Amino acid sequence: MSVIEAPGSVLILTVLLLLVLYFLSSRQGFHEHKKEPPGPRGLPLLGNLLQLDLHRPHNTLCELSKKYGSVFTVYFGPSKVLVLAGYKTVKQALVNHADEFGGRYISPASVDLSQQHGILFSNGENWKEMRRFALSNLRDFGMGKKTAEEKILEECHYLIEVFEKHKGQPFDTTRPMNHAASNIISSIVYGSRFEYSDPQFKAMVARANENIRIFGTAPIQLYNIFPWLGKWMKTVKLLRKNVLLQVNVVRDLIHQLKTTLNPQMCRCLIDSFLIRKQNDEDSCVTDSLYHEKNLIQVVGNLFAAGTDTTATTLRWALLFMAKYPQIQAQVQEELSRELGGRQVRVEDRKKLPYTDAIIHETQRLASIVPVSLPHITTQDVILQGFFIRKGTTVYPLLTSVLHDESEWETPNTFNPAHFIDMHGKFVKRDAFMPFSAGMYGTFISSTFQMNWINTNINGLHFKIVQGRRACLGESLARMELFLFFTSLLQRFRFTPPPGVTEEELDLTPAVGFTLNPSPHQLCAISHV
Ligand code: HEM
Repeated sequence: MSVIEAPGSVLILTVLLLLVLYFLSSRQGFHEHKKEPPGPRGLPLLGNLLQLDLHRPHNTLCELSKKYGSVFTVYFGPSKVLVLAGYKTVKQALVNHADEFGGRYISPASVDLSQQHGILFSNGENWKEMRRFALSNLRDFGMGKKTAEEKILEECHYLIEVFEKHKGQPFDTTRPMNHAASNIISSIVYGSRFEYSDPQFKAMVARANENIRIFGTAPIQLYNIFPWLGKWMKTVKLLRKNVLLQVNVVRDLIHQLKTTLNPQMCRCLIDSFLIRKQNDEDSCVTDSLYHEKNLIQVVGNLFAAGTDTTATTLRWALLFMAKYPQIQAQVQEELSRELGGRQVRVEDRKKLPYTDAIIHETQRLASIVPVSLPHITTQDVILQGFFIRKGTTVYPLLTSVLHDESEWETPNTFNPAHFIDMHGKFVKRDAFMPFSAGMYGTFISSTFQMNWINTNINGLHFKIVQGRRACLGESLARMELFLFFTSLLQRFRFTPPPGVTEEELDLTPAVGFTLNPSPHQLCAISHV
């Protein structure tokens, strides 16, 4: 058959040729005057896909960093991704070059999740305004304050009640822990907590967790690379179905608050948004960002980001306690020596250095957000002599920071001594970055002044600079981790189920965007 008789084949060949040329042109050889980061050679169209474990890309990326260094590129299909590995490099990029590395990469799956509204997956003025609004409301409604402490301590009672009901028999901690963590952010966002038995609440939490899990699976990674595959993919359909159901429930809950809204008495973040929206409408602001789509996504972002992360960290902490009973006994000894059975308070943290070290070590070793959320460069930038073009997707490999061999004495073992000095005092470590470049980074002033925040930790005032995209809920999360963990350990001893030894408790994380412990059960033996 002649070429003229087969115009379809010619078209396909031309497209392939153009793609190969495009792929080659984006590689080093075409920009000889500018040094681009190294990386493994990839195949046309597929890039390095065949080398990557798409279920656990962070593992492959950590391996590749051993060969290519701390700044390197990999190709997810035809898309180039810049990987930042190790403490010094991640800090240098996210803190010293906060503005250049401060954009959010918007993948096809994240468009399905939030259509570039809200905070997590938005950029520019929309992101700036929604982040500022959320931060100031989180503070007004409790973050870092007594009100949040009261809410968390009240929730501890409900959580303990659920644990008590199992009477020392093995159970899965996932649901109660998710419900408890979710109620903290819910009471800030909606103005009240939900009953654990409320079917709508249960479904909301389950859907948010399911979406976070599938966000990190291989089918979604493939969809992000080849979006046209989406219409045939079950996982993508499930993601979209969950989003739709979630949006409908949030819309209903907002509607209920609207019917009882009193501008003189602002009850929660949603009230505050609605009042601002009304003010903008009354003042005929035509380009207001305070519209329903942003409200739904801000609420959805905070609910999802504030639930899964905190609950997952607490579940790791309990699993570590069951696996290392001597360490658990030391925590309990410190708690009973310092508190003598009374209710724990936030200001007790400084009296409990060992307990504090355990929480930090849990976050370090579990490293639950291994590649952070992908960033994008907002302008051309030079990092460690490498030229990085504006619009490059960036993976800050947080797990490589939390397991950096040059920063941690025993990076891959649970070792509370990472956070305790020879006098038994708690020590901060610069490479502790589970929230991305946040409070614990070494802060170098950025021109981006909204990074300056005042905060109150254990009654002390700090003025700090955050990496531009650092976790917005860090101080709330830290308070939750401390109060939930200590309250549970004051009340219970955690053990493996009968017939399972401590050695048999598996520490391999399950697949997902955040790293959860693999399915397991624990016994909570009441010792009060
Ligand atoms: C142990 C608990 C938590 C961990 C480990 C964690 C970790 C993270 C990480 C790694 C990021 C990505 C930062 C980046 O892009 O570089 C992030 C972003 C974010 N987190 Fe958290 N987080 C936690 C709890 C929370 C809580 C309780 C909330 C809600 C109050 C929250 C709200 C957010 C939001 C809204 C963002 C997006 C920030 C932006 O794009 O500007 N997080 N978090």
